[in-house]
Amino acid sequence: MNQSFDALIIGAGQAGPSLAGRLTAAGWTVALVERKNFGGTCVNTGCTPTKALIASAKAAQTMRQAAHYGLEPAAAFTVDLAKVQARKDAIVQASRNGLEQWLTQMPGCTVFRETARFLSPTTMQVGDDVLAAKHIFLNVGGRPASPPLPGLAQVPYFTSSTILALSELPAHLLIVGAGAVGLEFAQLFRRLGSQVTIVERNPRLLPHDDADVAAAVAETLASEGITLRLGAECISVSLENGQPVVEVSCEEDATPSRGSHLLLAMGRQPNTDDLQLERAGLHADAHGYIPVDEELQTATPGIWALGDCNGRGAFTHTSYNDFEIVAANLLDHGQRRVSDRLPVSAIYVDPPFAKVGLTEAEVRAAGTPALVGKRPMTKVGRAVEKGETLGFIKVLVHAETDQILGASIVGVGGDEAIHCIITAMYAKQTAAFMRRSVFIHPTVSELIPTVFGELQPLDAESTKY
Ligand SMILES: Cc1cc2nc3c(=O)[nH]c(=O)nc-3n(C[C@H](O)[C@H](O)[C@H](O)COP(=O)(O)OP(=O)(O)OC[C@H]3O[C@@H](n4cnc5c(N)ncnc54)[C@H](O)[C@@H]3O)c2cc1C
Ligand SMILES: NC(=O)c1ccc[n+]([C@@H]2O[C@H](COP(=O)([O-])OP(=O)(O)OC[C@H]3O[C@@H](n4cnc5c(N)ncnc54)[C@H](O)[C@@H]3O)[C@@H](O)[C@H]2O)c1
Repeated sequence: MNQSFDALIIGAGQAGPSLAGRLTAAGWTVALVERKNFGGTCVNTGCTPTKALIASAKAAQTMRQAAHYGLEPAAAFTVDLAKVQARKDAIVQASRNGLEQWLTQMPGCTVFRETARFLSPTTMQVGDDVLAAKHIFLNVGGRPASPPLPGLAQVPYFTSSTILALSELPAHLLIVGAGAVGLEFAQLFRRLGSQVTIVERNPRLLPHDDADVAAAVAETLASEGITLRLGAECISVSLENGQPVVEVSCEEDATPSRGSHLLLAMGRQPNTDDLQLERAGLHADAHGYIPVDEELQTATPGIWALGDCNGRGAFTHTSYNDFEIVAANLLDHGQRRVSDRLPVSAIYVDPPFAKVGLTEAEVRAAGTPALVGKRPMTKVGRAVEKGETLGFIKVLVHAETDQILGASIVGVGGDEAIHCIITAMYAKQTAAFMRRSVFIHPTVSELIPTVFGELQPLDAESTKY
Protein backbone atom coordinates (compact mmCIF):
# COMPACT_ATOMS: atom_id res chain seq x y z
CA MET A 1 0.00 0.00 0.00
CA ASN A 2 1.22 3.54 -0.72
CA GLN A 3 1.00 5.92 2.22
CA SER A 4 2.19 9.50 2.75
CA PHE A 5 3.37 11.10 5.95
CA ASP A 6 4.97 14.38 6.90
CA ALA A 7 7.98 12.45 8.20
CA LEU A 8 9.52 8.98 8.14
CA ILE A 9 11.74 8.02 11.05
CA ILE A 10 13.84 4.91 10.51
CA GLY A 11 14.99 3.29 13.74
CA ALA A 12 13.66 3.48 17.29
CA GLY A 13 17.04 4.05 18.95
CA GLN A 14 17.94 7.03 21.08
CA ALA A 15 16.91 9.81 18.70
CA GLY A 16 13.95 8.47 16.70
CA PRO A 17 11.33 7.99 19.43
CA SER A 18 11.84 11.42 20.98
CA LEU A 19 11.78 13.01 17.54
CA ALA A 20 8.49 11.24 16.83
CA GLY A 21 7.15 12.71 20.08
CA ARG A 22 8.16 16.27 19.19
CA LEU A 23 6.99 16.10 15.55
CA THR A 24 3.60 14.59 16.34
CA ALA A 25 3.07 17.10 19.15
CA ALA A 26 3.67 19.80 16.53
CA GLY A 27 0.91 18.28 14.37
CA TRP A 28 3.06 16.29 11.91
CA THR A 29 2.02 12.83 10.76
CA VAL A 30 4.90 10.41 11.40
CA ALA A 31 5.71 6.85 10.34
CA LEU A 32 8.25 5.24 12.65
CA VAL A 33 9.92 2.10 11.29
CA GLU A 34 11.74 -0.34 13.59
CA ARG A 35 12.75 -3.83 12.48
CA LYS A 36 13.94 -5.21 15.78
CA ASN A 37 13.61 -3.99 19.36
CA PHE A 38 12.28 -0.62 20.50
CA GLY A 39 15.06 1.29 22.19
CA GLY A 40 17.75 0.04 19.81
CA THR A 41 21.24 -0.79 21.03
CA CYS A 42 21.34 1.15 24.29
CA VAL A 43 18.20 -0.33 25.78
CA ASN A 44 18.49 -3.87 24.42
CA THR A 45 22.14 -4.79 23.93
CA GLY A 46 24.15 -1.78 25.13
CA CYS A 47 24.03 0.55 28.10
CA THR A 48 21.07 -0.86 30.01
CA PRO A 49 21.94 -4.58 30.04
CA THR A 50 25.65 -3.99 30.63
CA LYS A 51 25.11 -1.58 33.50
CA ALA A 52 22.61 -4.00 35.07
CA LEU A 53 25.21 -6.81 34.83
CA ILE A 54 27.91 -4.49 36.15
CA ALA A 55 25.72 -3.82 39.21
CA SER A 56 25.53 -7.58 39.91
CA ALA A 57 29.28 -7.86 39.42
CA LYS A 58 29.86 -4.99 41.85
CA ALA A 59 27.67 -6.70 44.45
CA ALA A 60 29.74 -9.89 44.04
CA GLN A 61 32.94 -7.91 44.46
CA THR A 62 31.65 -6.20 47.60
CA MET A 63 30.74 -9.60 49.08
CA ARG A 64 34.24 -10.80 48.27
CA GLN A 65 35.68 -7.79 50.10
CA ALA A 66 33.48 -8.18 53.17
CA ALA A 67 36.42 -8.74 55.52
CA HIS A 68 37.96 -5.46 54.39
CA TYR A 69 34.90 -3.71 55.87
CA GLY A 70 35.05 -5.65 59.11
CA LEU A 71 32.35 -8.12 58.14
CA GLU A 72 32.55 -11.87 58.57
CA PRO A 73 30.91 -13.44 55.49
CA ALA A 74 28.16 -15.87 56.57
CA ALA A 75 29.12 -18.38 53.87
CA ALA A 76 30.86 -18.58 50.54
CA PHE A 77 28.58 -17.20 47.86
CA THR A 78 27.93 -18.56 44.41
CA VAL A 79 27.03 -16.71 41.24
CA ASP A 80 23.99 -17.95 39.33
CA LEU A 81 24.52 -16.37 35.93
CA ALA A 82 21.04 -17.36 34.75
CA LYS A 83 19.56 -15.34 37.64
CA VAL A 84 21.93 -12.45 37.04
CA GLN A 85 20.84 -12.43 33.41
CA ALA A 86 17.17 -12.67 34.40
CA ARG A 87 17.51 -9.57 36.58
CA LYS A 88 19.13 -7.76 33.67
CA ASP A 89 16.45 -9.00 31.24
CA ALA A 90 13.66 -7.69 33.48
CA ILE A 91 15.25 -4.23 33.55
CA VAL A 92 15.71 -4.25 29.76
CA GLN A 93 12.19 -5.48 29.12
CA ALA A 94 10.61 -2.82 31.34
CA SER A 95 12.48 -0.11 29.46
CA ARG A 96 11.69 -1.57 26.03
CA ASN A 97 8.02 -2.12 26.86
CA GLY A 98 7.60 1.41 28.18
CA LEU A 99 9.01 2.82 24.97
CA GLU A 100 6.91 0.52 22.79
CA GLN A 101 3.75 1.48 24.65
CA TRP A 102 4.54 5.19 24.27
CA LEU A 103 5.22 4.92 20.55
CA THR A 104 2.31 2.66 19.62
CA GLN A 105 -0.12 4.90 21.50
CA MET A 106 1.35 8.18 20.27
CA PRO A 107 -1.33 10.19 18.42
CA GLY A 108 -0.19 10.94 14.88
CA CYS A 109 2.45 8.20 14.88
CA THR A 110 2.10 4.98 12.88
CA VAL A 111 4.57 2.26 13.82
CA PHE A 112 5.86 -0.22 11.23
CA ARG A 113 7.82 -3.28 12.40
CA GLU A 114 9.79 -3.78 9.21
CA THR A 115 13.08 -3.01 7.51
CA ALA A 116 13.11 0.24 5.52
CA ARG A 117 15.00 0.71 2.25
CA PHE A 118 15.15 3.73 -0.03
CA LEU A 119 13.30 3.72 -3.34
CA SER A 120 13.94 7.41 -4.03
CA PRO A 121 14.89 10.51 -2.00
CA THR A 122 11.30 10.76 -0.73
CA THR A 123 10.03 7.15 -0.71
CA MET A 124 10.98 3.99 1.15
CA GLN A 125 9.98 0.35 0.83
CA VAL A 126 8.78 -0.83 4.23
CA GLY A 127 7.64 -4.45 4.05
CA ASP A 128 4.84 -4.51 1.49
CA ASP A 129 4.23 -0.78 1.86
CA VAL A 130 5.72 2.17 0.05
CA LEU A 131 5.94 5.14 2.41
CA ALA A 132 6.47 8.68 1.15
CA ALA A 133 7.52 11.81 3.04
CA LYS A 134 9.26 15.12 2.44
CA HIS A 135 11.28 14.61 5.62
CA ILE A 136 13.20 11.41 6.32
CA PHE A 137 15.20 10.90 9.51
CA LEU A 138 17.65 8.00 9.67
CA ASN A 139 18.40 6.73 13.18
CA VAL A 140 19.59 3.28 12.19
CA GLY A 141 22.49 2.89 14.65
CA GLY A 142 25.06 0.13 14.37
CA ARG A 143 25.98 -3.45 15.22
CA PRO A 144 29.11 -5.25 16.39
CA ALA A 145 31.73 -5.24 13.65
CA SER A 146 32.86 -8.60 12.34
CA PRO A 147 36.48 -7.94 11.47
CA PRO A 148 38.43 -10.26 9.21
CA LEU A 149 40.40 -12.04 11.92
CA PRO A 150 42.31 -14.99 10.49
CA GLY A 151 40.65 -18.24 11.58
CA LEU A 152 37.37 -16.68 12.67
CA ALA A 153 35.23 -18.72 10.28
CA GLN A 154 36.16 -21.88 12.20
CA VAL A 155 35.72 -20.55 15.75
CA PRO A 156 32.44 -19.91 17.56
CA TYR A 157 32.48 -16.49 19.21
CA PHE A 158 30.28 -14.06 21.11
CA THR A 159 29.62 -10.41 20.40
CA SER A 160 28.52 -7.78 22.91
CA SER A 161 24.95 -8.67 21.88
CA THR A 162 25.02 -12.48 21.93
CA ILE A 163 26.96 -12.77 25.18
CA LEU A 164 23.97 -11.21 26.94
CA ALA A 165 22.12 -14.53 26.54
CA LEU A 166 24.85 -16.67 28.12
CA SER A 167 23.43 -18.65 31.06
CA GLU A 168 26.59 -20.39 32.28
CA LEU A 169 29.64 -18.58 33.48
CA PRO A 170 32.63 -18.97 31.13
CA ALA A 171 35.52 -20.72 32.86
CA HIS A 172 37.93 -18.51 30.93
CA LEU A 173 36.72 -15.67 28.74
CA LEU A 174 39.09 -14.50 26.02
CA ILE A 175 38.29 -10.97 24.83
CA VAL A 176 39.78 -9.46 21.70
CA GLY A 177 39.61 -5.66 21.84
CA ALA A 178 40.13 -3.39 24.84
CA GLY A 179 37.74 -0.55 24.04
CA ALA A 180 34.78 0.28 26.26
CA VAL A 181 33.02 -2.99 25.40
CA GLY A 182 36.06 -5.16 26.08
CA LEU A 183 36.94 -3.47 29.36
CA GLU A 184 33.42 -3.41 30.79
CA PHE A 185 32.74 -7.07 29.97
CA ALA A 186 36.20 -8.11 31.19
CA GLN A 187 35.71 -6.73 34.65
CA LEU A 188 32.12 -7.81 35.03
CA PHE A 189 32.83 -11.44 34.06
CA ARG A 190 35.94 -11.50 36.23
CA ARG A 191 33.92 -10.29 39.19
CA LEU A 192 31.23 -12.86 38.51
CA GLY A 193 33.92 -15.55 38.69
CA SER A 194 35.42 -16.14 35.22
CA GLN A 195 39.07 -16.04 34.40
CA VAL A 196 39.54 -13.28 31.85
CA THR A 197 42.24 -12.50 29.30
CA ILE A 198 42.10 -9.39 27.14
CA VAL A 199 44.07 -9.31 23.88
CA GLU A 200 44.56 -5.86 22.36
CA ARG A 201 46.72 -4.74 19.48
CA ASN A 202 47.51 -1.30 20.94
CA PRO A 203 50.58 -1.21 23.18
CA ARG A 204 48.52 0.39 25.95
CA LEU A 205 44.89 0.69 27.00
CA LEU A 206 42.82 3.69 25.90
CA PRO A 207 45.27 5.19 23.39
CA HIS A 208 43.07 8.28 22.92
CA ASP A 209 43.21 9.06 26.63
CA ASP A 210 46.06 10.12 28.86
CA ALA A 211 48.72 7.61 29.86
CA ASP A 212 47.96 8.12 33.58
CA VAL A 213 44.30 7.27 32.95
CA ALA A 214 45.25 4.14 31.03
CA ALA A 215 47.69 3.14 33.77
CA ALA A 216 45.04 3.54 36.49
CA VAL A 217 42.50 1.46 34.56
CA ALA A 218 45.13 -1.20 33.79
CA GLU A 219 46.13 -1.29 37.47
CA THR A 220 42.51 -1.88 38.50
CA LEU A 221 42.02 -4.70 36.04
CA ALA A 222 45.34 -6.34 36.85
CA SER A 223 44.67 -6.08 40.60
CA GLU A 224 41.52 -8.12 40.07
CA GLY A 225 43.41 -10.84 38.23
CA ILE A 226 42.54 -9.95 34.64
CA THR A 227 45.35 -10.80 32.21
CA LEU A 228 46.14 -8.00 29.78
CA ARG A 229 48.01 -8.90 26.59
CA LEU A 230 48.70 -5.55 24.99
CA GLY A 231 50.65 -4.77 21.85
CA ALA A 232 49.48 -8.06 20.34
CA GLU A 233 50.43 -8.26 16.71
CA CYS A 234 48.99 -10.55 14.04
CA ILE A 235 46.01 -11.65 16.14
CA SER A 236 44.39 -14.83 14.85
CA VAL A 237 42.04 -17.41 16.34
CA SER A 238 41.70 -21.17 16.16
CA LEU A 239 40.05 -24.11 17.91
CA GLU A 240 41.94 -26.64 20.01
CA ASN A 241 39.93 -29.53 21.47
CA GLY A 242 36.78 -27.52 20.87
CA GLN A 243 38.10 -24.52 22.85
CA PRO A 244 39.09 -21.13 21.44
CA VAL A 245 42.71 -20.08 21.19
CA VAL A 246 43.92 -16.57 20.37
CA GLU A 247 47.36 -16.32 18.81
CA VAL A 248 48.92 -12.99 19.53
CA SER A 249 52.02 -12.85 17.41
CA CYS A 250 53.42 -13.84 14.06
CA GLU A 251 56.43 -15.14 15.93
CA GLU A 252 56.13 -18.87 16.42
CA ASP A 253 57.18 -18.92 20.06
CA ALA A 254 54.68 -16.34 21.36
CA THR A 255 52.41 -18.15 23.81
CA PRO A 256 48.84 -18.27 22.57
CA SER A 257 45.98 -17.49 24.97
CA ARG A 258 43.67 -20.44 25.58
CA GLY A 259 40.19 -20.07 27.00
CA SER A 260 36.70 -21.54 27.08
CA HIS A 261 34.78 -18.72 25.39
CA LEU A 262 35.69 -15.94 22.97
CA LEU A 263 34.21 -12.43 22.92
CA LEU A 264 34.99 -10.10 20.04
CA ALA A 265 34.91 -6.46 21.11
CA MET A 266 36.57 -4.80 18.14
CA GLY A 267 34.25 -1.91 17.41
CA ARG A 268 30.93 -1.39 15.68
CA GLN A 269 29.75 -0.79 12.16
CA PRO A 270 26.81 1.37 11.12
CA ASN A 271 23.58 -0.21 9.80
CA THR A 272 23.75 1.68 6.54
CA ASP A 273 24.68 -1.11 4.14
CA ASP A 274 21.12 -2.30 3.46
CA LEU A 275 19.42 1.11 3.23
CA GLN A 276 19.99 1.42 -0.55
CA LEU A 277 21.36 4.89 0.12
CA GLU A 278 22.34 5.46 -3.51
CA ARG A 279 18.64 5.57 -4.49
CA ALA A 280 18.36 8.63 -2.28
CA GLY A 281 21.47 10.21 -3.78
CA LEU A 282 23.49 9.39 -0.66
CA HIS A 283 26.84 7.67 -0.20
CA ALA A 284 28.26 6.33 3.03
CA ASP A 285 31.90 7.10 3.81
CA ALA A 286 34.65 4.46 3.95
CA HIS A 287 33.51 3.38 7.43
CA GLY A 288 29.83 3.19 6.47
CA TYR A 289 28.80 6.45 8.14
CA ILE A 290 26.37 8.83 6.42
CA PRO A 291 28.05 12.23 6.11
CA VAL A 292 26.06 15.09 7.65
CA ASP A 293 26.50 18.82 8.15
CA GLU A 294 26.51 20.63 11.48
CA GLU A 295 22.70 20.44 11.65
CA LEU A 296 22.73 16.72 10.76
CA GLN A 297 21.35 17.17 7.26
CA THR A 298 22.70 14.77 4.68
CA ALA A 299 23.77 15.69 1.16
CA THR A 300 20.17 15.14 0.00
CA PRO A 301 17.78 17.90 1.09
CA GLY A 302 15.00 16.53 3.30
CA ILE A 303 17.07 13.65 4.70
CA TRP A 304 18.79 13.79 8.09
CA ALA A 305 20.99 11.19 9.82
CA LEU A 306 21.04 11.01 13.63
CA GLY A 307 22.95 8.95 16.18
CA ASP A 308 25.71 6.40 15.65
CA CYS A 309 25.04 6.10 11.89
CA ASN A 310 26.39 9.61 11.18
CA GLY A 311 29.81 9.07 12.75
CA ARG A 312 29.53 12.28 14.80
CA GLY A 313 29.08 10.45 18.09
CA ALA A 314 29.07 6.92 19.46
CA PHE A 315 27.02 7.31 22.60
CA THR A 316 23.46 7.46 23.77
CA HIS A 317 23.88 11.05 24.89
CA THR A 318 25.20 12.09 21.46
CA SER A 319 22.32 10.34 19.68
CA TYR A 320 19.79 12.02 21.98
CA ASN A 321 21.51 15.36 21.47
CA ASP A 322 21.20 14.83 17.71
CA PHE A 323 17.43 14.62 18.24
CA GLU A 324 17.51 17.86 20.25
CA ILE A 325 19.47 19.65 17.52
CA VAL A 326 17.15 18.53 14.72
CA ALA A 327 13.96 19.23 16.67
CA ALA A 328 15.13 22.67 17.80
CA ASN A 329 16.16 23.71 14.30
CA LEU A 330 13.01 22.40 12.63
CA LEU A 331 10.39 23.33 15.19
CA ASP A 332 11.80 26.08 17.42
CA HIS A 333 13.68 28.23 14.88
CA GLY A 334 16.83 27.12 16.70
CA GLN A 335 20.36 27.29 15.40
CA ARG A 336 21.81 24.36 17.28
CA ARG A 337 24.85 22.61 15.87
CA VAL A 338 26.81 19.43 16.58
CA SER A 339 29.91 21.44 17.37
CA ASP A 340 28.06 23.12 20.27
CA ARG A 341 28.43 19.97 22.31
CA LEU A 342 31.40 19.10 24.47
CA PRO A 343 32.97 15.66 24.18
CA VAL A 344 31.88 13.78 27.30
CA SER A 345 31.93 10.09 28.09
CA ALA A 346 32.45 7.48 30.77
CA ILE A 347 33.68 3.93 30.77
CA TYR A 348 31.95 1.86 33.41
CA VAL A 349 34.81 -0.13 34.77
CA ASP A 350 34.86 0.16 38.54
CA PRO A 351 36.02 2.69 39.56
CA PRO A 352 34.69 4.44 36.47
CA PHE A 353 36.62 6.71 34.14
CA ALA A 354 34.78 9.87 33.07
CA LYS A 355 36.02 12.75 30.98
CA VAL A 356 35.05 16.06 29.44
CA GLY A 357 36.77 18.29 26.91
CA LEU A 358 40.45 17.99 26.12
CA THR A 359 42.88 15.45 27.46
CA GLU A 360 46.26 16.48 28.83
CA ALA A 361 47.91 14.98 25.73
CA GLU A 362 45.66 17.07 23.45
CA VAL A 363 46.42 20.25 25.38
CA ARG A 364 50.15 19.55 25.18
CA ALA A 365 49.95 18.74 21.47
CA ALA A 366 48.10 21.99 20.77
CA GLY A 367 50.77 23.95 22.64
CA THR A 368 48.10 25.74 24.68
CA PRO A 369 49.51 27.55 27.72
CA ALA A 370 47.89 25.52 30.46
CA LEU A 371 47.69 24.73 34.15
CA VAL A 372 46.93 21.33 35.58
CA GLY A 373 45.51 20.23 38.91
CA LYS A 374 45.60 16.63 40.01
CA ARG A 375 44.63 14.87 43.22
CA PRO A 376 44.82 11.16 43.89
CA MET A 377 41.72 9.49 45.30
CA THR A 378 43.80 8.58 48.36
CA LYS A 379 43.38 12.27 49.24
CA VAL A 380 39.63 12.34 48.73
CA GLY A 381 37.94 11.72 52.08
CA ARG A 382 34.81 10.09 50.71
CA ALA A 383 36.88 7.63 48.66
CA VAL A 384 38.97 6.75 51.72
CA GLU A 385 35.82 6.21 53.80
CA LYS A 386 34.41 3.96 51.12
CA GLY A 387 37.65 2.03 50.86
CA GLU A 388 37.92 2.81 47.14
CA THR A 389 41.00 4.93 46.66
CA LEU A 390 42.15 3.98 43.18
CA GLY A 391 42.49 6.75 40.61
CA PHE A 392 42.57 10.55 40.57
CA ILE A 393 40.85 13.78 39.59
CA LYS A 394 42.67 15.82 36.94
CA VAL A 395 41.65 19.20 35.55
CA LEU A 396 43.19 21.36 32.83
CA VAL A 397 42.83 25.13 32.69
CA HIS A 398 43.95 27.76 30.15
CA ALA A 399 46.84 29.61 31.76
CA GLU A 400 45.82 33.01 30.35
CA THR A 401 42.01 33.00 30.26
CA ASP A 402 41.39 30.74 33.29
CA GLN A 403 38.84 28.84 31.15
CA ILE A 404 38.43 25.15 31.91
CA LEU A 405 39.84 23.04 29.08
CA GLY A 406 39.00 19.55 30.24
CA ALA A 407 38.95 17.03 33.05
CA SER A 408 39.40 13.33 33.65
CA ILE A 409 38.23 11.50 36.72
CA VAL A 410 39.18 7.91 37.35
CA GLY A 411 37.67 7.02 40.67
CA VAL A 412 34.67 6.16 42.75
CA GLY A 413 31.74 8.41 41.86
CA GLY A 414 33.69 9.97 38.98
CA ASP A 415 30.88 9.38 36.48
CA GLU A 416 28.62 11.63 38.58
CA ALA A 417 31.18 14.11 39.92
CA ILE A 418 32.37 15.05 36.42
CA HIS A 419 29.01 16.72 35.76
CA CYS A 420 29.77 19.81 37.81
CA ILE A 421 32.76 20.40 35.55
CA ILE A 422 30.68 19.66 32.43
CA THR A 423 28.10 22.24 33.49
CA ALA A 424 30.77 24.81 34.30
CA MET A 425 32.32 24.27 30.86
CA TYR A 426 28.97 24.69 29.09
CA ALA A 427 28.55 27.93 31.06
CA LYS A 428 32.07 28.91 29.88
CA GLN A 429 33.09 29.33 33.49
CA THR A 430 36.57 29.60 34.90
CA ALA A 431 38.75 27.87 37.45
CA ALA A 432 38.10 30.82 39.79
CA PHE A 433 34.35 30.14 39.55
CA MET A 434 34.94 26.51 40.49
CA ARG A 435 37.14 27.50 43.44
CA ARG A 436 34.38 29.69 44.87
CA SER A 437 31.73 26.96 44.66
CA VAL A 438 30.79 25.29 47.95
CA PHE A 439 29.99 21.60 47.51
CA ILE A 440 28.44 19.13 49.92
CA HIS A 441 30.57 17.25 52.42
CA PRO A 442 31.39 14.38 52.27
CA THR A 443 31.38 13.80 48.52
CA VAL A 444 33.95 13.12 45.85
CA SER A 445 32.76 16.29 44.12
CA GLU A 446 33.66 18.48 47.10
CA LEU A 447 37.35 18.06 46.25
CA ILE A 448 36.89 19.45 42.75
CA PRO A 449 37.10 23.12 43.87
CA THR A 450 40.21 22.12 45.81
CA VAL A 451 41.81 20.62 42.67
CA PHE A 452 41.07 23.88 40.83
CA GLY A 453 42.89 25.60 43.70
CA GLU A 454 46.04 23.50 43.29
CA LEU A 455 46.88 24.37 39.69
CA GLN A 456 50.45 24.19 38.47
CA PRO A 457 52.02 24.96 35.10
CA LEU A 458 51.65 22.04 32.74
CA ASP A 459 55.23 20.91 32.39
CA ALA A 460 56.84 17.53 32.03
CA GLU A 461 56.61 16.73 35.73
CA SER A 462 53.45 18.44 36.82
CA THR A 463 51.00 15.56 36.75
CA LYS A 464 53.12 13.06 38.62
CA TYR A 465 52.00 12.12 42.10
C1 LIG B 1 27.79 -3.14 25.01
C2 LIG B 1 27.52 -1.67 24.81
C3 LIG B 1 27.46 -0.82 25.89
C4 LIG B 1 27.23 0.54 25.70
N1 LIG B 1 27.21 1.36 26.80
C5 LIG B 1 27.01 2.67 26.62
C6 LIG B 1 26.97 3.54 27.73
O1 LIG B 1 27.13 3.14 28.88
N2 LIG B 1 26.75 4.86 27.52
C7 LIG B 1 26.56 5.35 26.25
O2 LIG B 1 26.35 6.56 26.11
N3 LIG B 1 26.60 4.55 25.19
C8 LIG B 1 26.81 3.22 25.34
N4 LIG B 1 26.83 2.40 24.26
C9 LIG B 1 26.64 2.99 22.93
C10 LIG B 1 25.13 3.25 22.70
O3 LIG B 1 24.41 2.07 22.93
C11 LIG B 1 24.91 3.74 21.28
O4 LIG B 1 25.75 4.84 21.04
C12 LIG B 1 23.48 4.19 21.09
O5 LIG B 1 22.58 3.14 21.38
C13 LIG B 1 23.27 4.65 19.64
O6 LIG B 1 21.95 4.99 19.48
P1 LIG B 1 21.34 5.23 18.05
O7 LIG B 1 20.06 5.95 18.32
O8 LIG B 1 22.27 5.90 17.16
O9 LIG B 1 21.09 3.80 17.40
P2 LIG B 1 20.59 2.40 17.96
O10 LIG B 1 20.31 2.48 19.41
O11 LIG B 1 21.56 1.40 17.49
O12 LIG B 1 19.18 2.19 17.23
C14 LIG B 1 19.06 1.99 15.86
C15 LIG B 1 17.77 1.25 15.58
O13 LIG B 1 17.52 1.27 14.18
C16 LIG B 1 16.98 0.00 13.78
N5 LIG B 1 17.25 -0.14 12.35
C17 LIG B 1 18.45 -0.17 11.73
N6 LIG B 1 18.31 -0.23 10.40
C18 LIG B 1 16.97 -0.24 10.15
C19 LIG B 1 16.19 -0.31 8.96
N7 LIG B 1 16.75 -0.34 7.75
N8 LIG B 1 14.83 -0.35 9.08
C20 LIG B 1 14.25 -0.30 10.31
N9 LIG B 1 14.94 -0.23 11.46
C21 LIG B 1 16.29 -0.20 11.39
C22 LIG B 1 17.74 -0.98 14.65
O14 LIG B 1 17.02 -2.20 14.77
C23 LIG B 1 17.82 -0.22 15.99
O15 LIG B 1 16.74 -0.52 16.82
C24 LIG B 1 27.04 1.04 24.40
C25 LIG B 1 27.08 0.19 23.30
C26 LIG B 1 27.32 -1.16 23.49
C27 LIG B 1 27.37 -2.07 22.31
N1 LIG C 1 30.47 3.31 28.53
C1 LIG C 1 30.20 3.60 27.26
O1 LIG C 1 29.87 4.72 26.91
C2 LIG C 1 30.30 2.51 26.24
C3 LIG C 1 30.37 1.17 26.62
C4 LIG C 1 30.47 0.21 25.62
C5 LIG C 1 30.49 0.58 24.29
N2 LIG C 1 30.40 1.89 23.96
C6 LIG C 1 30.49 2.30 22.57
O2 LIG C 1 30.32 1.19 21.72
C7 LIG C 1 31.21 1.29 20.64
C8 LIG C 1 31.94 0.00 20.42
O3 LIG C 1 32.84 -0.27 21.49
P1 LIG C 1 34.06 -1.23 21.28
O4 LIG C 1 34.78 -1.32 22.57
O5 LIG C 1 33.63 -2.48 20.60
O6 LIG C 1 34.90 -0.46 20.18
P2 LIG C 1 36.19 0.48 20.27
O7 LIG C 1 36.42 0.96 18.91
O8 LIG C 1 36.07 1.43 21.39
O9 LIG C 1 37.36 -0.53 20.68
C9 LIG C 1 37.72 -1.61 19.87
C10 LIG C 1 39.07 -2.13 20.30
O10 LIG C 1 39.38 -3.25 19.49
C11 LIG C 1 40.70 -3.11 18.99
N3 LIG C 1 40.75 -3.71 17.66
C12 LIG C 1 40.01 -3.34 16.59
N4 LIG C 1 40.31 -4.08 15.52
C13 LIG C 1 41.29 -4.94 15.92
C14 LIG C 1 42.02 -5.96 15.27
N5 LIG C 1 41.83 -6.26 13.98
N6 LIG C 1 42.91 -6.65 15.99
C15 LIG C 1 43.08 -6.35 17.31
N7 LIG C 1 42.43 -5.41 17.99
C16 LIG C 1 41.55 -4.71 17.29
C17 LIG C 1 40.97 -1.63 18.92
O11 LIG C 1 42.33 -1.34 19.02
C18 LIG C 1 40.18 -1.10 20.12
O12 LIG C 1 40.95 -1.04 21.27
C19 LIG C 1 32.12 2.46 20.90
O13 LIG C 1 31.70 3.51 20.09
C20 LIG C 1 31.90 2.79 22.33
O14 LIG C 1 32.00 4.17 22.56
C21 LIG C 1 30.32 2.86 24.91
